[in-house]
Amino acid sequence: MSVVLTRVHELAEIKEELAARDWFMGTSGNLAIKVQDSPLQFLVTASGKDKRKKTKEDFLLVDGEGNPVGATQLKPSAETLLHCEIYKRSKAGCSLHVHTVANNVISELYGEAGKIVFQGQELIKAFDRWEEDAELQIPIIYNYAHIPTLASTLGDFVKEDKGAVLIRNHGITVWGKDSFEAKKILEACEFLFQYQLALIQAKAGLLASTGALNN
Ligand SMILES: CSCCC(=O)C(=O)COP(=O)(O)O
Ligand SMILES: [Zn+2]
Repeated sequence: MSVVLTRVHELAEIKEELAARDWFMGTSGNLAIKVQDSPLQFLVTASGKDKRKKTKEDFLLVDGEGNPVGATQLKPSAETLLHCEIYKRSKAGCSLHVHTVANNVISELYGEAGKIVFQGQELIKAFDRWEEDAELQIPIIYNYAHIPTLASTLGDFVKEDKGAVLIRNHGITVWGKDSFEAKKILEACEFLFQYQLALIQAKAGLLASTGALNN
């Protein structure tokens, strides 16, 4: 099997798993997987499609500038430049972008601070951080409508071969050395976001009930 076909199957599998989680609401989200370096070529999801649907036209091959390689009717994801930035600045082999309610709410709650910090959470180990007091910082960037600006802003935070960046009131982009690692990081981030929201809610509930008891 050709490398392209192998990667198509790999990305299709990830797409199916993320669809099962309902992480592609309203046609949102885009996925990419590297096929080769020098010259850079990667597969990316076609723009504007319902990514929950499995079709023969889900992915297309693009170059380092995000332009289609070869003739195609398909349009690369509107956010292809973000994936370009990741592959240019790291050795990542796969990058994933999804919009979820949890990642959007977290990005808004912590948007002014420009980051959310986690410590003392087991799932930080998904980032290969094994120290007991490991601190995980996830940057939160402004959601520029101008995609080249959004891409270069994200690029400033691509400092390792795996990572995650939240785009305020938009979604999360993660990357890893391969599809397994990128998905692991995405799932770990979403777990941490859901945990943080549940914790805030539980604390508010506790405060309200103790307040009621004192009155
Ligand atoms: C309706 S979602 C708005 C665009 C977006 O943020 C996204 O993730 C999907 O865009 P694409 O061009 O990759 O379909
Ligand atoms: Zn998006």
